[in-house]
Amino acid sequence: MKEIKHHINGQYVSSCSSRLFDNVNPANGKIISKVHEAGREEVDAAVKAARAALRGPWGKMTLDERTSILHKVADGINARFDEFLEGECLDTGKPKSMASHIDIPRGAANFKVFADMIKNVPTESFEMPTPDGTGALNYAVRRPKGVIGVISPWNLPLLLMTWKVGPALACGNTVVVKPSEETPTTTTLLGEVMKEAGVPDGVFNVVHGFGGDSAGAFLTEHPQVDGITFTGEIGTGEVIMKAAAKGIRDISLELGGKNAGVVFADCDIDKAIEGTMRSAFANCGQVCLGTERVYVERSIFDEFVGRLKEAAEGMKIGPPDDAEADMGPLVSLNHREKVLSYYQKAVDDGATVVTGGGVPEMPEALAGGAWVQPTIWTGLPEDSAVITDEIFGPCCHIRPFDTEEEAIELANSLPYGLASAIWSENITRAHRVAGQIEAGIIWVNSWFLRDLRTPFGGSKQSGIGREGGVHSLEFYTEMKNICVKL
Ligand SMILES: NC(=O)C1=CN([C@@H]2O[C@H](COP(=O)(O)OP(=O)(O)OC[C@H]3O[C@@H](n4cnc5c(N)ncnc54)[C@H](O)[C@@H]3O)[C@@H](O)[C@H]2O)C=CC1
Ligand SMILES: O=C(O)/C=C/C=C(\O)C(=O)O
Repeated sequence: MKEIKHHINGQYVSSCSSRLFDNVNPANGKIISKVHEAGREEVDAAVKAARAALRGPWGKMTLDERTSILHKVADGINARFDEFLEGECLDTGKPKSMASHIDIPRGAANFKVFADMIKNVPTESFEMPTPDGTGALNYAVRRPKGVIGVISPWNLPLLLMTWKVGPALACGNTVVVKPSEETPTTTTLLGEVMKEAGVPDGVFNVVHGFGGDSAGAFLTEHPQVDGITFTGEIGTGEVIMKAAAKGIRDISLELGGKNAGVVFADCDIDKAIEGTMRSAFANCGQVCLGTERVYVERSIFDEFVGRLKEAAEGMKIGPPDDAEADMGPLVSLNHREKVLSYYQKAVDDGATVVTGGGVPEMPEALAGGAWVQPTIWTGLPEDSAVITDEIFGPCCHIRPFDTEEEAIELANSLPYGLASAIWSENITRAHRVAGQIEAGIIWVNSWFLRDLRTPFGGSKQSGIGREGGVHSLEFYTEMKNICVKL
């Protein structure tokens, strides 16, 4: 059986404790590999290696040298595209057709974009008068923050981990990454690519394990970690925030939400159906930007519900290698339990189940997988937990509205504010509504259309800080002002 080890100071190392956990293929329930679980000792070794590497060749490189290595990392991911694809799809069960268009290319792009960004972003300078008339010149420089702890989730493992590691390294930091216990493979493979690309030992370290009382907590509590970046559940974000308070360490949190889609009667309904389909069911609904609440103007409500039902029922559910598959399994049987508990809750709370609501029949070879049906409900009260909690499964609730004001009020009714999608051909209305919806990311007549230079993150309880473009640099660097008396 394949073993997945930590990557510390440029070497693959086992855990001292010899504690291993199973990495399970969610498409069939079979064990893919055994993963070494880090204790405090391995996490400490990784953090110390990262700290030492700040003062080694990495810290002395010119910007050109550093960024050209990051381009080689991107090229290295592309050169081993099929290995990354295989690893990602085995860990998550997602269709290869999806991962080959989104996950792996974005994994590579995340290095190139930030390598180019850091070379081109200016800093500020201010001339000032002084009483003696000679004046002074202020100018700002960026310096790496230091050792960055990266805690990444399982839904888009390579994409979201590199979304943090790319800018962290571009800015000259070193990292210790704790990938999700569900998806350890591609982060580990990246260690090889880093080495081949010429990233000095200790710059990119990987430790495996769980969250609380395991590698995740040991990393976030480590006093020599200078900043922590996390994507995942809100409750975990709160725990990490507390850990970061000790020693006043900086945090960047991209947390979940319960995103609203708002569909006006003047939309292009074909586009609205296609976009809502993707936003509710892509990646088996396991995207933090996904739409789980859909509000549709009453005059097109019945048509919209009927067409979304038809489209959902037309989706093919299948394993990664099935080129026709639109949707894979959930990430684990554990997660399926959570999702199914909401399917039950919806029925208990009086929902009309428009489609789905259970587990699909799968061929025997896949029967142990975490399969679940795409599900649509109507008729739930807005205070049902199905409407207020992030389910993170392939499901959405659709409710009619009568006025623009009502739609905005419904969209803003929860304490989360990550993303929203507005569907309307009246562009004045779309701008007006976009300006009033409380979310960090608003799409008009689209969903998951990503320009990596734009600010990305959530308002309210959906996060702290913004990633993307120059905004990532704000977290991964310390700005220093130098004031020179002339
Ligand atoms: N991208 C997103 O917004 C994601 C949201 N979620 C949400 O979270 C729910 C639960 O999924 P989980 O995998 O349990 O998410 P999670 O937030 O607990 O896990 C994400 C990462 O945090 C780590 N972690 C957990 N507890 C930690 C702690 N105390 N200290 C440091 N690291 C810790 C985990 O090991 C993993 O690497 C999902 O059902 C979904 O609603 C989950 C994954 C991604
Ligand atoms: O950076 C992106 O394009 C995608 C981000 C998606 C998430 O953050 C998520 O699903 O957690």
